[in-house]
Amino acid sequence: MTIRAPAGYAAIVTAAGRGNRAGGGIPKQWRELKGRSILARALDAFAGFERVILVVHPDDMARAIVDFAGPVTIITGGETRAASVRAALDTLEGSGITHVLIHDGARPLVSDAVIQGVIDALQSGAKAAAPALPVTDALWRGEDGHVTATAPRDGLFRAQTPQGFFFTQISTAHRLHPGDAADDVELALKSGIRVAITPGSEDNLKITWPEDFQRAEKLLETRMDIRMGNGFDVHAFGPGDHVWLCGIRIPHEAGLVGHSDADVGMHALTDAIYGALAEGDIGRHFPPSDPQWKGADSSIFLKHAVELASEKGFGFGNVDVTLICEYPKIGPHAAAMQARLAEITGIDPDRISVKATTSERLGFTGRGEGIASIATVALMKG
Ligand SMILES: Nc1ccn([C@@H]2O[C@H](COP(=O)(O)OP(=O)(O)OP(=O)(O)O)[C@@H](O)[C@H]2O)c(=O)n1
Ligand SMILES: C[C@](O)(CO)[C@H](O)COP(=O)(O)O
Repeated sequence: MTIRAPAGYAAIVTAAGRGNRAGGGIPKQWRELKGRSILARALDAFAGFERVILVVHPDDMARAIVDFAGPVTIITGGETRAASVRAALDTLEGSGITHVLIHDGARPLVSDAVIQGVIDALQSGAKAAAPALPVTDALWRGEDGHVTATAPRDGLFRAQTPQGFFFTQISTAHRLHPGDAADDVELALKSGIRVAITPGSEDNLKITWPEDFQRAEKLLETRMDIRMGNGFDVHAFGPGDHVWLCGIRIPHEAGLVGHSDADVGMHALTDAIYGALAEGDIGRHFPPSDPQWKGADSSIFLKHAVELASEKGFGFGNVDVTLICEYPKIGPHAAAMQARLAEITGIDPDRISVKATTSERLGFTGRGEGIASIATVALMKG
């Protein structure tokens, strides 16, 4: 579930670093964990915020616009993390934003609970709040590969993000202390702002070193969100000389009757996706009473359902569509239908199945009165 932040809350996601310690060619935030970029995963967590400012390196601007234009404001950052945050705060100046949560784009596994903890602390009167974990290991000083001293760990915490502030206070703190800082809490403290510590999480790791990618992927495996949906649709035969099935025009002795192009396969698939998302059905999104959908190409409906799934952070495991009719024969067209559905949805063809069955001449499909279709989809997030 995505957090719905209170009105007046903005999120800043910093992604203008070069990821030198992580190595590996492209900067770490653009690399993928199980098919979704680290940065996209970090941004997903803040989809329920009124404003989201994404700070990227000038060299990454084109890539950012392709991946994220629309829901987020994309700006270029500075030489240091603090300079990047400052640029984002400047962008929000005069926008009416009252609170801001500042998050590392390199922390892709931040949970709703961690974010909610920061929001709750601010809503309950804290001037600033940030997640952290108490240090549990013993601390040493070392030199030349040897321990030179021990250090007390009492009262020590490992800082995480998002770090939350009143907008005007953190903005002023950044202006008064223009140098670099490890994080925004450091600048808040310099300005005398009291910062509440909220619960952090071991999963909220910052991808820093090469081995962190594998660690994050392992964690993702344990938090996969899988949704199933089914869809069923029927259209009766009527006058005409062709039918549309899964986006393919098939010559036939009759047409299918419907408000749109009556593509019964695509309708079942679209409803399966809405079902998996608990988003009702086609009728809710495209009311049959609305004349603009008369004769409409059903790919409009399918594309909408796919976009909705993507907005909610879901990818497709697989889709399976079954057409039930005596005629027309589907077998000769099944491969074209699979290819067309892949083209419309952007799903790999090997994750799309289109098959058919007769009903052994029983019932309305058996009597040749119409065509029915059943579809199943599996959506995955994680
Ligand atoms: N000039 C900078 C430097 C860092 N960051 C962002 O701040 C976060 C935390 O920084 P860090 O993990 O240190 O990232 P890098 O600076 O990219 O890493 P490295 O020091 O290994 O190059 C990252 O999301 C990073 O992209 C930023 O927006 N602008
Ligand atoms: C902001 C931060 O992630 C909090 O833990 C951290 O300070 C960034 O540190 P780095 O030195 O840039 O890796």
